[in-house]
Amino acid sequence: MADDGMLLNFSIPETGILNKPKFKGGSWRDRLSAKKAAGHWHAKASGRLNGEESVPKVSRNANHTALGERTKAPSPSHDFEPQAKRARHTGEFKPASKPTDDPNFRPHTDSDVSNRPGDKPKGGRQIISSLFSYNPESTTQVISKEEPTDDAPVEPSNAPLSSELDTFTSLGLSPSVAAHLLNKMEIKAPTAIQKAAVSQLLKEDSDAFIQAETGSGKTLAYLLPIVQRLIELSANMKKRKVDEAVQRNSGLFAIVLAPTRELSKQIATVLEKLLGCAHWLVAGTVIGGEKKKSEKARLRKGLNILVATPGRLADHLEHTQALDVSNVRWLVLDEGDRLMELGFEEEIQKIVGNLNNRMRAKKDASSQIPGLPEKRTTILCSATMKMDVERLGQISLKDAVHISKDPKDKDAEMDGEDEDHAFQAPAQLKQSFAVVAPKLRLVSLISFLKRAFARKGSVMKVIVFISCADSVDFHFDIFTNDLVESSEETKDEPTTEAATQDSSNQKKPKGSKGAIAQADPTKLTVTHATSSILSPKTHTVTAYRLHGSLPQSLRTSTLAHFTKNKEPAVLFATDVASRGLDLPNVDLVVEFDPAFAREDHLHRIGRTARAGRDGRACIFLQPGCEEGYVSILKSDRKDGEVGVHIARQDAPEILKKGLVTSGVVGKDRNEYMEKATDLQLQIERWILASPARLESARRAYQSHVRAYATHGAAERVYFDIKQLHLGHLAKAFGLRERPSGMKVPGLRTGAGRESVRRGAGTGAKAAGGNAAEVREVDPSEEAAKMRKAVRAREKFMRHAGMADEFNLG
Ligand SMILES: Nc1ncnc2c1ncn2[C@@H]1O[C@H](COP(=O)(O)OP(=O)(O)OP(=O)(O)O)[C@@H](O)[C@H]1O
Repeated sequence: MADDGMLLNFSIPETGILNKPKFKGGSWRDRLSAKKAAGHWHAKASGRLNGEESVPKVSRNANHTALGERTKAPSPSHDFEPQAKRARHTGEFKPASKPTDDPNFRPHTDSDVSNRPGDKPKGGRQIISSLFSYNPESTTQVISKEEPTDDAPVEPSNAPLSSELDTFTSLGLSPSVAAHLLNKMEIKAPTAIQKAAVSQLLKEDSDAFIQAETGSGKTLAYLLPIVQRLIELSANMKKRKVDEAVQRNSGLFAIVLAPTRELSKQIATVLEKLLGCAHWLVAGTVIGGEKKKSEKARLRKGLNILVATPGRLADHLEHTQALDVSNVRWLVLDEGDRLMELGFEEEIQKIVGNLNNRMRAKKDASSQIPGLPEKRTTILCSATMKMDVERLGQISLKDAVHISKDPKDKDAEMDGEDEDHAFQAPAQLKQSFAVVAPKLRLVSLISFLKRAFARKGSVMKVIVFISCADSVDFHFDIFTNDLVESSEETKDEPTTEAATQDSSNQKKPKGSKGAIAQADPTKLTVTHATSSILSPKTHTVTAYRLHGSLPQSLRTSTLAHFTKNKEPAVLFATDVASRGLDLPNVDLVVEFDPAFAREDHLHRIGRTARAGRDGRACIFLQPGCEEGYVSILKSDRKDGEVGVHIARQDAPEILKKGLVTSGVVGKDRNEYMEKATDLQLQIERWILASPARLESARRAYQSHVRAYATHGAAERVYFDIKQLHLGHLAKAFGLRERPSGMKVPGLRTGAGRESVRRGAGTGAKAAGGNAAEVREVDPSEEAAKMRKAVRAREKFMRHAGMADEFNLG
């Protein structure tokens, strides 16, 4: 891990810890040796402050240094020993040639801040480094202003078709359904995937694999033909006078399986709206999160279409006698790749086997409903045609037709060409990337969002994707608390350690109202609050949080609130919000932490630019190897690298635009630096003022590092944990501690560390400690690496409560 620059970066208060400490207790010998040691380090550190350079033995890794230090008997001077060490300048991490990009800038030192009440050293080990010194340099060229921008209008790729010939009736839907779509759902014309899927599924009873980009209307693409066929079945029954029409107790004809409860609910809502044109058809859900008894009662009453999560359906098939699936003729597996990723293979196998058996038994009993198709049609929807989706296809599909909006995509896919890259971002989606050094991440995010919400109406809804639940909570708290008020309120607390955990007496932030309460890291029940930091004078911005550790009911109500909110709002979320969710008016997606894999990234940015609407997405990348990820962003577009312009922003530009009121840099070229530094110090003080906040920041930081280590094998070249600057990154969580003191995940100590080292046979490298250490012992074989990454990710997801976000009822 590149820790080198961090060691140069520590600034030392002129008062306080450099004053010779008094020694009490122990024998006189102990006191004498402690005093000598302190004197030695005091002289060393003071020398450095006076311009003397001391270059002791270099450690490549701060954690390594720290591990070594920990084995020594603690001395009073121990706290600032690492400051005397110098960084080695390696090719991987280059400290900036100047401490700042502005020659006139005087970075804030401790003397600037040590007189502030919240800055009292609490618990000893504090590092207050300047935001703008020793940041790594960008490795890619900054695109000059003259280069073409992507402002030219682009034809949306997922919009409804505009030709007068492309109508729902021309696809075979009845006029009443088409009229209902137009009048009640404001849907005038089909999208390209709806055109392809509806005509195919109405024409033939063959299985189908539907693949299309995000926001292209896949839900209606499979629901419309099913509902149309059931309307026809009903008409047929009426004609034959078998029954009045199809009723809720006529039988269960279709099942839609989705990987998450949120998605299932969303599909059920669309279905409910659609069934307004065939009110005698009844749909329902079994997705867990409520008592099985009520689900059973619903099944007993009878449903014609069921939306379910695989775990819960498999359970009911085993234990609920009232659930008769012998008439099921349509089975939809939505988000097939996600169903497999979440390990539903076994459940799906059970469900398919059960449906086959019951259908066969019913055929033998010759009690068929007239007009009901002979065979069952299974429809698999997936963004990608990866190995695991192929496996799902083997389990569930027979002679499937591949439906995609563009026949060329289909051919490429069938030929096995570049199968992952067949999944692309909507053409009209404007993408950009922000190159931001780790220390500047938090202030840059605040600044970026402030700018986005500055003008009322310019941006209504934003989703910020963050890698893990702890980090979502941390950022939600930062954005929903009045940092100045809260930190000053608690300034008289004796020390961080001595303060109590109770933060319930915190004041409400300015502008918070009604049910919107102030966020409190200890209270997960609060999932939305006014963001005073983002709210300009003219309007209020509400911040939301969403992740898998929140109770289901809270997740549902949070999403509903965010959806209904007509005012500007920002949602901080894990990938729980990345798949399939159709949240209206999201005009900006920020990937603050890059996704674990390209597909996840495409699903995330696909929350905007839906159904032909405009949308913007910005990803935060750190200078260095992460910048290589831009090539992946370019592959999001059909035309690939050629001619694709992905706009770039750099931290100074973001900070100027967001923090300097006018957005224009006038006489004072350093204004943005000072504002950013003040903001950072405010955050640090606010965190230090409460043990609960400090704990939350540490947890967020540690989970973030853990999550970072689980990037997919294909992308580890960009997101290499060994290159991650742990010390600088800690600053983005408002922490003033050394990473080694925080027990960074993967940092093994004692026997554990030794055994890993021996096993690795990599000696000194493995001794570098931290998460990278685990990686040193990876077998070189790529497949083994991938399995390991998958396991690590699963473990992480369990740890972060993310597995829980997927129904599994
Ligand atoms: N023909 C249409 N005309 C206009 N809007 C439509 C049309 N079909 C669907 N929509 C709207 O487009 C949005 C996206 O639809 P849907 O959620 O089905 O997309 P999707 O392809 O499943 O996306 P994802 O891959 O992200 O799950 C919804 O708000 C839906 O109401």
